[in-house]
Amino acid sequence: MKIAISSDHGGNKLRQEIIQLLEERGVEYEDFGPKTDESVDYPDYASPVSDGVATGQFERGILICGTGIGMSIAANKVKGVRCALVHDVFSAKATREHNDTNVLAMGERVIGAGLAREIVATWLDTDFEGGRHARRLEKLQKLEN
Ligand SMILES: O=C(CO)[C@H](O)[C@H](O)[C@H](O)COP(=O)(O)O
Repeated sequence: MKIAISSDHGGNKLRQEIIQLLEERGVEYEDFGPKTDESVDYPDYASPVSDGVATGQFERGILICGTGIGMSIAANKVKGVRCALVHDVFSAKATREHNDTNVLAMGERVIGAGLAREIVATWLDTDFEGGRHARRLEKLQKLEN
């Protein structure tokens, strides 16, 4: 699985933690920055990750800002992206099983690194359940078109 990851300045530290987790787990990834702590605009950094997932260059994406809200709004504007803003392990599992989310957003100002690592690990390890949920995804796709 190849992951695209980015943040804004509000998510820089947590992004480094999550990159460390990906490395520990041997997950292939591409880091879209930012490279400094200078203030940046989250849509600029959500864009390469969301586009990369939507075009199939990456299987999944991870986006981090202060709250995760701006990143999740931006990602969900890209056709083909199903992004969930997640701050608990239960939702991380459920959003893979039920929504087949391909992008995960989190807020560095909301949760600590330990919980964020658990969320990412759960989200990466959980499969989509299909069945009735597939029917609902088809309806989501219709909303996009
Ligand atoms: O988009 C957000 C809020 O929904 C993110 O948390 C941003 O990181 C935040 O808005 C950045 O705020 P700052 O005051 O410019 O650091």
